Amino acid sequence: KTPKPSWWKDHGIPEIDPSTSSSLFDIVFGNKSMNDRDDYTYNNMGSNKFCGVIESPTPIIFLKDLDLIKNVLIKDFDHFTDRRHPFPIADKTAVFSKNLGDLQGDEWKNVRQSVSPTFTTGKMRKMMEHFNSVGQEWIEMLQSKAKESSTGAAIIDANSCINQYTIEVIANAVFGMNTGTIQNPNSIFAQKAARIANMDKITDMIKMNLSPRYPKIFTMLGIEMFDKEGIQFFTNILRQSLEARLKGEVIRNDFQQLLIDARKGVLKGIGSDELDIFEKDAEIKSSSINKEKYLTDDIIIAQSLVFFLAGLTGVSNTIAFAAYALALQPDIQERLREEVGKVVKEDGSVDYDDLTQLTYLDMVVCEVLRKFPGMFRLERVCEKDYHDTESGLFVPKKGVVIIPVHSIHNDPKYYEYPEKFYPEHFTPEKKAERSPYAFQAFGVGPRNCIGMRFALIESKAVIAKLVHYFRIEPTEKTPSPLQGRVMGALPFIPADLELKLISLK
Ligand code: HEM
Repeated sequence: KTPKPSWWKDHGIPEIDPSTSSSLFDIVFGNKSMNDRDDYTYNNMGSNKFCGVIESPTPIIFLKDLDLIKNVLIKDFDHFTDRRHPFPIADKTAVFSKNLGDLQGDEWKNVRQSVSPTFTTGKMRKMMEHFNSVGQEWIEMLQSKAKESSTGAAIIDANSCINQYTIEVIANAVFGMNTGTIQNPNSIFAQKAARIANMDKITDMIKMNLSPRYPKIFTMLGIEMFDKEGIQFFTNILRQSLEARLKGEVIRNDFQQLLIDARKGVLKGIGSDELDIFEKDAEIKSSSINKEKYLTDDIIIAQSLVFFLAGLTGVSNTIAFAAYALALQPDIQERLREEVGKVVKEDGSVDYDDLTQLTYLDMVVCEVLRKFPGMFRLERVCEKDYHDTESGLFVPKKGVVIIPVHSIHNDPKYYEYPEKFYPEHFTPEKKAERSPYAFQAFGVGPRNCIGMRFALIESKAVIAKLVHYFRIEPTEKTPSPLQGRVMGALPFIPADLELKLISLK
């Protein structure tokens, strides 16, 4: 039952009603987005550190103050370990329902701690092999395309073209497989992956907007977010591959192998010098839990599947938005080209250490992720009644807390030109001055994005190669100024985004 509009006020908590800015109908059918509502709430709550909002049928606490956000996401994390289920998985016996994003409570904690050592810097350094070899094949395919065209330029559909790279990288990195997708964008593997990753139908929009609110209805009706047949296809491949590895028939440099090694307990955990600022604050430590017990075959397959899906959508979007932004701002592209020219080798490869030293590349990628973060809002569910005496915040057990990432990333208090694509927001000096909690593209705290290091290095490697080998330009059809689409809490590039690539080598 939906609480009445004054529910929060009646509980002594300041309340904003964002439905005056956009109706649920507008949001569900894509005329407006959750960002419009969140911005309305954020801008109308004045100096309040938090306020109450009703998102039928749930009363929600909306946080604005960065210190309070830090408390919820890190200091008092034990109250806020879970999210609502992000995507409906109607069949709770399905292997995929055991993925980290969906697991809750102690089960999540044990699996997360067991899986974390697969993402150390050392492991990411080894993954460079895939980014370099697949990246080079992709660049050569684009060069041939440009050569064959009468204008000497390749016109690409950004979504499908970048997916060719990310599908092949993630197939190598998770499944240990070459799928031939770069040469044949219509390979069976690519078709099945695209059916899962492409979420551009009106039904996807409705599912994304309504499923967090009405999970029981979705479960009752058996509605799933992802294409069931596709998920089954990849589950079967992963199971066969796991069996072969357990028999000792195959050993590969990929996540499935790392997860098997993690189960055996032979992986070194993340060293304290590798922890990022949020992890340091959270003091995440590898514990001596029984990994054998938690990393069962099904759990390994479910994590491989979620790494595969996250590797497809999140990374593709980041690379595509970067290419799009660079096409619209040739001055930024030129400066980046100059910087990457110093580290791309004759054979097109890039070293992990060189890549992580490139300051301007980092500024560009951070700015892409400020404007188009992994999720426009984060959420946590409160596991036990929570009181913050300093701010007066009270969240009851099972209460939902929202962190409005889009509004924070567009607050002029933190970013001087929020509307612009402006990498200068991320100079090392500005980064050092600003609260790190004003940038939440990968989430924050122990429940942040486990694949952050992988995603950043994969995106940087291919963006560096792209500007080294091509000048990226808009076509007549490329929308300007820079814009995206919002589905639920996720950003996507404009449908059918077209870009022109002019060979430089
Ligand atoms: C640029 C690409 C990516 C972005 C921007 C991104 C962003 C995010 C965000 C915002 C969250 C939620 C964090 C929170 O609630 O605090 C998340 C969760 C997650 N991400 Fe990513 N992600 C990306 C790529 C990846 C990749 C490549 C992988 C795996 C290889 C991955 C695996 C996951 C998993 C498993 C979770 C759930 C973690 C948990 O609940 O413990 N992501 N990601």
